[in-house]
Amino acid sequence: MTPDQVRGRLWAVVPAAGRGTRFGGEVPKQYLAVGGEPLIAHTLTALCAHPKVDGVVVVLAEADAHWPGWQAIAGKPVVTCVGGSERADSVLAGLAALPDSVRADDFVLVHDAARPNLHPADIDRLLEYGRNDPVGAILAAPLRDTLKRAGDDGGIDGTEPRERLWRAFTPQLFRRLQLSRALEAARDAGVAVTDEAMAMERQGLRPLLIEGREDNLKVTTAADLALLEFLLGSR
Ligand SMILES: Nc1ccn([C@@H]2O[C@H](COP(=O)(O)OP(=O)(O)OP(=O)(O)O)[C@@H](O)[C@H]2O)c(=O)n1
Ligand SMILES: C[C@](O)(CO)[C@H](O)COP(=O)(O)O
Repeated sequence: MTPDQVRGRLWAVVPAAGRGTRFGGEVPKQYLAVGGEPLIAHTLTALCAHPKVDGVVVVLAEADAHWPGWQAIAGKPVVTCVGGSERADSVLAGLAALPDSVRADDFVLVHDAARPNLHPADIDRLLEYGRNDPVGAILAAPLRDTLKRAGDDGGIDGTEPRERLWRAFTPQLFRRLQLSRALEAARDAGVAVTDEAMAMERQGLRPLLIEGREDNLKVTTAADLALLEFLLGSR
């Protein structure tokens, strides 16, 4: 199925081209079995099962031998493309691989493959507020712990003020062309952006923070897997 053979205007781009170096192991973390299926299957199902999502572009590593080859999930088309060395490069590739039905000023959801515990109510809230914003929005949660600055010797160098500090999650919701241009500008400036909102902020824009569930876990290290299994098992 080529991108032009599919229709719909709210698509998701799912960066899934990472190697999972912090997690370790031979199998990239997005393909580890959780609840009897690959971690990425939970992520893609969470997106594709949402009635407002029309399809997903999954961004894979070059020659990804783990990808099961899905062409549809929950009745929604799944298109793949190859990502890049950094997450931002992969997101750019995913934006370019969207079908022509997704217009330049249409919103696109960008969601980490490594965040499978995504709830529909969070997608609802992000879309409700983000699509009415001139820039876009991200799911996030306010910091609830005290922040310490670590010294080289393992001791505390100081305490950081945490008022008005939030943890950024995904999905992040931005317009296709505006996001592509912001990511390209960051790349061309040699600036490594860690999320889509950072690229937009560099353009002087102020995306909305939409408070989402604290359990929107990004699986990063092996310790996260047990928590994910608990979270998915309790849904
Ligand atoms: N070049 C990259 C790097 C990351 N990702 C994706 O971006 C998401 C968040 O990245 P992260 O959790 O850092 O995954 P990895 O890069 O695989 O982890 P690590 O940094 O430990 O290698 C993941 O779904 C990952 O697959 C990607 O598509 N392309
Ligand atoms: C995009 C992100 O999930 C927002 O918190 C995060 O920046 C990804 O970071 P990573 O180091 O690429 O996992």
